[in-house]
Amino acid sequence: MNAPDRLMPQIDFKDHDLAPQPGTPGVRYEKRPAKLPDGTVVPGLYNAWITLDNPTQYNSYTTDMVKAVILAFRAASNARDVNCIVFTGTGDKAFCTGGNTKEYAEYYAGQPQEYRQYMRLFNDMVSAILAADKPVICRVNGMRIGGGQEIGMACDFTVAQDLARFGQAGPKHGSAPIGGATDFLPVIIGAERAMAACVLCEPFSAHKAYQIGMITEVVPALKVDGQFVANPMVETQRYVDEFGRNAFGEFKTGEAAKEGKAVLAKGTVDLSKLDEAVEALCARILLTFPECTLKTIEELRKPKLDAWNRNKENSRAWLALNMMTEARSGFTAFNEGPKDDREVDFIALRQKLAAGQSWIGALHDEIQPKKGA
Ligand SMILES: CC(C)(COP(=O)(O)OP(=O)(O)OC[C@H]1O[C@@H](n2cnc3c(N)ncnc32)[C@H](O)[C@@H]1OP(=O)(O)O)[C@@H](O)C(=O)NCCC(=O)NCCSC(=O)C1=CCCCC1=O
Repeated sequence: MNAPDRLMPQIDFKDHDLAPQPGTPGVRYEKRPAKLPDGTVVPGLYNAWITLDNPTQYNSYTTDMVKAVILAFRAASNARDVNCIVFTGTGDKAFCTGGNTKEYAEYYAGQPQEYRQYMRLFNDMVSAILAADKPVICRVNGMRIGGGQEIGMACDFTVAQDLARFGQAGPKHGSAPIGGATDFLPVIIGAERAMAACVLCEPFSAHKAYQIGMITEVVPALKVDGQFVANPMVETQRYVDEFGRNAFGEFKTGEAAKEGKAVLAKGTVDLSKLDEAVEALCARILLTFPECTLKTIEELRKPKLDAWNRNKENSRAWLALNMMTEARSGFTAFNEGPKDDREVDFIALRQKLAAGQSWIGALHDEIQPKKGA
């Protein structure tokens, strides 16, 4: 081994070039026949369905999947016979829970240069959605969390099944939700609600997301004894509680939550109403002038786009360096911690930092969740 080789760790580098990867596992691209509002198939016209297909990891996106999403949006944008783009995930658990935490913990942690290249791809994915030459509908088949919520909010419309949850994960798992959430949420739901959502990482129910204007439509997905019922874990029958505070869309607690859980356990999930609603929206868009519609959408994207373009390069640089410290610890904790304890010891971390301990050294290991503790 010569001298430079001895100095080089043997890293199997990821390829961050945006070259076509035919048949990339993890993302499906298909053109489905466009339909009129009455369900009649329209010859020669389609909707492009882009599906995140990594259900065992809640459709989180790996580096290769990010590339495939960008290419899929470009293909759908250029397809003359495509009406709308439907962006969704496989299964009924998750639309997407963001970046792949296994890849973050096992490859990007401690590698800011690599993560910087990855973030070029991530930024391009968000920009590709915001620049799509077709209306983009996010079909929320399940939870939309972290970067999943960010790419979802980049879409023009969101139609959700009502068992889905929407929220951020960053400050709990070692990241900042600056891949779009801090840009889009203040525009969509106002600064105060955005602050609570991004900092506290407490999810919104689909009904609440609908009520506060984050999504276009919410449909039931749980079938009990052959009938669709609203998400039984969420208050959907009253608008305010006895103190005049918002009650609608809040997660039930106590006895009510227990009863809700029992109903949930009796039911099965059926996404047929979600598909009906998505097809109906595509059909309504089909009955408009394509260029006027696109221009309207381009104008309405501007508030999100302005915030995104103002911040995305700084965000990329900050997120890269953060892979040396909090992201390394947070994603390692989620990836390697016991199932019921996947967060760092925040108190120990804050105490150690207050006492002046450096990130160089034992700090990372000292704050990891203890296996078997
Ligand atoms: C809250 C959860 C979304 C859901 O929790 P729960 O319902 O308890 O399910 P789990 O048991 O946790 O998850 C089921 C299995 O899926 C795996 N999983 C879930 N999410 C991911 C993911 N993002 N990457 C890889 N694998 C994932 C999970 O490990 C389970 O598998 P197992 O084999 O262990 O059974 C919860 O899952 C959760 O919090 N997930 C992680 C969310 C997250 O931190 N996402 C990354 C956020 S950061 C991000 O996305 C960014 C985007 C761009 C800018 C920078 C950035 O940070």
